[in-house]
Amino acid sequence: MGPEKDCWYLYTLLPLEGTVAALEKEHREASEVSAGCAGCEPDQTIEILMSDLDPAVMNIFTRAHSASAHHATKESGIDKIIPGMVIDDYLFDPCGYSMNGVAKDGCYMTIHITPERSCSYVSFESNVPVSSYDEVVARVLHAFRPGRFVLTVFATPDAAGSAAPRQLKSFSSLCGYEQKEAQYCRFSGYELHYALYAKFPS
Ligand SMILES: C[S@@+](CC[C@H](N)C(=O)[O-])C[C@H]1O[C@@H](n2cnc3c(N)ncnc32)[C@H](O)[C@@H]1O
Repeated sequence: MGPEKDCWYLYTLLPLEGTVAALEKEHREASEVSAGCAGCEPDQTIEILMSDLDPAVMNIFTRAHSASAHHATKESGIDKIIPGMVIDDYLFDPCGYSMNGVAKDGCYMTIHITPERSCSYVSFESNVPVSSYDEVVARVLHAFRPGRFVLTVFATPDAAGSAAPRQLKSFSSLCGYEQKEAQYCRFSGYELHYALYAKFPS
């Protein structure tokens, strides 16, 4: 989905044997979306894939600046994005950062940071069961200040955030960013929204 430079690939798995039967099952499940997805757990996932990041923020994720992964987690505000998570973080040498966070209810957040200026990149992913992603998105953008980002949201019809893909679809701008591209699809009991945002010219 999306233009070539910022495209995002979705891979779905079909059972190996009987592609016709598998495709028919896929179509049946897709048509069950409006009536709910029998036998499926509520499920939702947000991904924010950021590039052209603020060099001052990226500097936090270097050993020259931060004495430990814990310091980088605190200084960047990563610990405040979804409060209450138990965080396992790692600061690479000389730079780079990865973290996984788990909450008591089992939901997760994971962030991976490539701070090198020539190819700066941060990925954020979580299945936190919120009804609106506005606050999470705002906190992530505030922490990392990307020049551009791809946002994807998956949700089943019975998930707390089932309206989130459509809410995001209707945004024309987000925290000082302009929506450059948006796509939406339904498949296998999920709704999926893809959008590409870039900073408004200053
Ligand atoms: C945090 S890792 C994650 C990469 C992964 N492809 C991702 O984004 O999910 C990438 C960053 O860690 C740095 N790094 C340092 N040592 C590394 C190592 N042994 N393995 C992987 N990345 C390392 C890289 O230079 C880069 O800045």
